[in-house]
Amino acid sequence: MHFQTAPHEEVKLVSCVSGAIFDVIFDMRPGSPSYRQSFSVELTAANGRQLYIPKGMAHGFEALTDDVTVNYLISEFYAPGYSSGIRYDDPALGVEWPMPVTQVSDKDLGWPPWELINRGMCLED
Ligand SMILES: Cc1cn([C@H]2C[C@H](O)[C@@H](COP(=O)(O)OP(=O)(O)O[C@H]3O[C@@H](C)C(=O)[C@@H](O)[C@H]3O)O2)c(=O)[nH]c1=O
Repeated sequence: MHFQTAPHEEVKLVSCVSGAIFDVIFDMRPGSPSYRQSFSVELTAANGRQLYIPKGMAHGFEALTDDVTVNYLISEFYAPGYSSGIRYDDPALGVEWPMPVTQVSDKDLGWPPWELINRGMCLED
């Protein structure tokens, strides 16, 4: 589950132009009514749905078919030093991935737990 930290947070508009994905966002915005909640939606080439992702969300997806192509519009330039993430199976996310997770990159297995990230981002919590 990826995000860029301040001052390089990104708005994203995501669609799946071939195949199908289970797309997930997690709200990391203190004060938001959906703070610490996840939302998921199936994006497929056939349903043509797009997900608008505001700043302050972590985002990730699971491919549900072979030969998936995901399209992003992103509001900011890539800022490698400000890339961060949360492990897909972090209990704080509460995400039930619909298919067995068979491949995750080493980078994505190495993200810290949400609670540690949260303490750094939100000192008053
Ligand atoms: C995201 C990105 C990566 N890169 C480079 C860095 C690295 O060498 C290679 C792969 O990067 P990543 O491992 O971050 O790629 P990836 O895992 O596909 O990252 C993406 O994941 C999904 C869930 C998102 O929400 C996206 O915003 C983005 O974070 O591409 C760019 O040059 N520009 C970019 O905008």
